[in-house]
Amino acid sequence: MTTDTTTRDTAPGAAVPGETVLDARGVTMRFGGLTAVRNVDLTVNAGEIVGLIGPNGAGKTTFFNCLTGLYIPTEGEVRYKGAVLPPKSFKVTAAGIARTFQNIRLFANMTVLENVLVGRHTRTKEGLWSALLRGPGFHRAEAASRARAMELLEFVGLAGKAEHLARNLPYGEQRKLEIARALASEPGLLLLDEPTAGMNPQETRATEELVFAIRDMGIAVLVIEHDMRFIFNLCDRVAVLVQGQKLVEGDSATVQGDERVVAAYLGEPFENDPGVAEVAEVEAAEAQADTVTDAVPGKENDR
Ligand SMILES: Nc1ncnc2c1ncn2[C@@H]1O[C@H](COP(=O)(O)OP(=O)(O)OP(=O)(O)O)[C@@H](O)[C@H]1O
Repeated sequence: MTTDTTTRDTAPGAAVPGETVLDARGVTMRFGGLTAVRNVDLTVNAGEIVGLIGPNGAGKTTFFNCLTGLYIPTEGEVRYKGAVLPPKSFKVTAAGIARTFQNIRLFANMTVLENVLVGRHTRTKEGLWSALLRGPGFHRAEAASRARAMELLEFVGLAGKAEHLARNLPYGEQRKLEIARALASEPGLLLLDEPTAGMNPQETRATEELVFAIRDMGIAVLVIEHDMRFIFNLCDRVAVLVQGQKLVEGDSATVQGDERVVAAYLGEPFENDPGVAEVAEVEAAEAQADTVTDAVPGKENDR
């Protein structure tokens, strides 16, 4: 089965050419004493595929979570098409940002088609009464939803498996199904968290084609990935996160040629190490905690 990513119409949620789709400013996310993301700015424009890379633990997924309402950033602001995002993930999806997850999150015991239909719930206008009464409006909406879901399954190459249980799909196809489900919410921006994790080279190549086809439908894409070949083939721009901070941003050639990026991936020290400030902050917090503990009789052995 091949992915039908040839000619595509513009997606319903497509952005206007030239429009800034995502504008994240000064995003910081702290978990107690740990600053996982520090003052990160990132924009994604209509028609762009932007990559977000960085070593393990750099803060990439945390940043995604801040963009999708899963986390409320400690500081900073995220705008989608000019409007500040609501602090709830379902509202963010309704606004036009869809995502996939690092670990596949399908409904394993539902069919492939049902999984995509679930992804359409933010676009279904029929209310509770209409659903309960199952009037003509409900049936029309349901038929339209199924037709769109089948179109999306065809787009990712899974139409022939619409009635299969999701759990019976091979791994690569489960990832495709996640993408189809995300597209079902008719986004203007799609966030992909490690879409090729666990894939063989052929599946990775097919995913590359799929992402280009999604971009060609007018949906901007922001992608986290550890496969550098995939990222540098695919992306118009790449941002590098190291220890929560954006180290470099530019086109593939600029990023690949940057010594600090090479050093960060090889684990060598580099100039203006973004971890220095954090280490100092943590040491200061620990010193303060020691002072407080030492001042409280009987607390010496609690640590
Ligand atoms: N909910 C949380 N509570 C506390 N710490 C967290 C939480 N989520 C992430 N972290 C920490 O924040 C840092 C960044 O983690 P994150 O998962 O965002 O990195 P990543 O770049 O996506 O890593 P990977 O490439 O391994 O997926 C890590 O030190 C992680 O342990």
